[in-house]
Amino acid sequence: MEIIKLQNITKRYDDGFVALNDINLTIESGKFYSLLGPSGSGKTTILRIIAGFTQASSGRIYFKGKDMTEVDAAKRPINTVFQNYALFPHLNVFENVAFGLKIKKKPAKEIAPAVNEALHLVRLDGYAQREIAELSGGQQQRVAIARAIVNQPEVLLLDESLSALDKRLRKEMQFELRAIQKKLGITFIFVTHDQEEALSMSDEIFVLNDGEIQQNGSPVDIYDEPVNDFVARFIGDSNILPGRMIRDFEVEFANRHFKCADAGMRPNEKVEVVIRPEDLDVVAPDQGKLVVRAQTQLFLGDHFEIKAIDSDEHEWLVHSTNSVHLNQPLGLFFDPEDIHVMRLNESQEEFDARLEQYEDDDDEKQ
Ligand SMILES: Nc1ncnc2c1ncn2[C@@H]1O[C@H](COP(=O)(O)OP(=O)(O)OP(=O)(O)O)[C@@H](O)[C@H]1O
Repeated sequence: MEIIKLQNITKRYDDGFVALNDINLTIESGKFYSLLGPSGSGKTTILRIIAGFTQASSGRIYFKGKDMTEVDAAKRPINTVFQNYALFPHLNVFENVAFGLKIKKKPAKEIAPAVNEALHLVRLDGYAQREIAELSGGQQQRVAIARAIVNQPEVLLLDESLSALDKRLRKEMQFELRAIQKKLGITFIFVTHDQEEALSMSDEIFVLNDGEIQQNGSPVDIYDEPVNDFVARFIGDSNILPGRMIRDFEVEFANRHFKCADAGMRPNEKVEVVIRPEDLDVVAPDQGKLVVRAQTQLFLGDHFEIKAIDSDEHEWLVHSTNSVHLNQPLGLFFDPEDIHVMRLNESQEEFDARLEQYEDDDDEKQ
């Protein structure tokens, strides 16, 4: 069921800077969403507009079909967990979590069980009387989450809320957040610039760059079928090569023809081809679809990262569980499904077509 809808949202700040350009997105209830993009891409601005802390310059925002563009932040059925947690240092854990309910003038006999239940959910039973300064970063993070969920919001917004934690704690909290979301069944919208985090936690991801949504879909869709260079590069390491679609299910790159799983493009259409490093298998040179020579290899704990070049000096990134001999020929093998074909954007294609025409004309003149 649709719960939030942003329609043609544009945000121009006072200095004229356009932070969001015509954003359209739909959020369904009960799912875990991530807004993923580099610093400055507009993630926080979207979150603040949903929360009601920032007004859009144009466009509308709907909650369950009702226009809430002009509704005050406090009246929206939404809570936010900020990056710095914004806990009250002079109040203990219990008082921090109870704060929202006290403001709403709930009776004390309702507040205590609600707070205890929220603390139980974030595994902080027994911490109610602790001072905030006596808690670790991860525990403070949990208090911030308890303080938000105690209000029973229909939507919880989380702004880079794990970024202050060390790697191990962060992984643990990722797992817990996902578990809490599943248990409560409320909608989470999570802002992060960390690809791995978004891929491992989300039902659906919106990838942002320069104030525009580049792609949205499930983690698998986005990882396997990036729609453009930006997404392919931003989501994990990739080999990206210029290519040409020969016909349906056949593509040319690295001066050879390969079977692929893509269709529906024009014959000879220029494309870009993406192959993920972990989809390349290292085999004997005579068994490979390509032959390369490894230049460097780095052991990264669970795999080797190998940089190799082909006969055109094109660099290939390969992840392999086995080490290889440097400067010796190696075969690379991949399946047709491992080749992901991306269309070039129109302007690039038109430019290339014009360039080709120009070169043809030039050839004819000579
Ligand atoms: N009040 C403001 N006035 C002018 N520009 C602003 C204002 N707030 C944000 N911006 C600009 O809008 C752009 C988007 O900012 P936003 O905070 O939404 O990005 P973000 O993707 O959340 O980045 P980060 O990951 O660094 O927090 C940035 O270029 C930022 O400098």
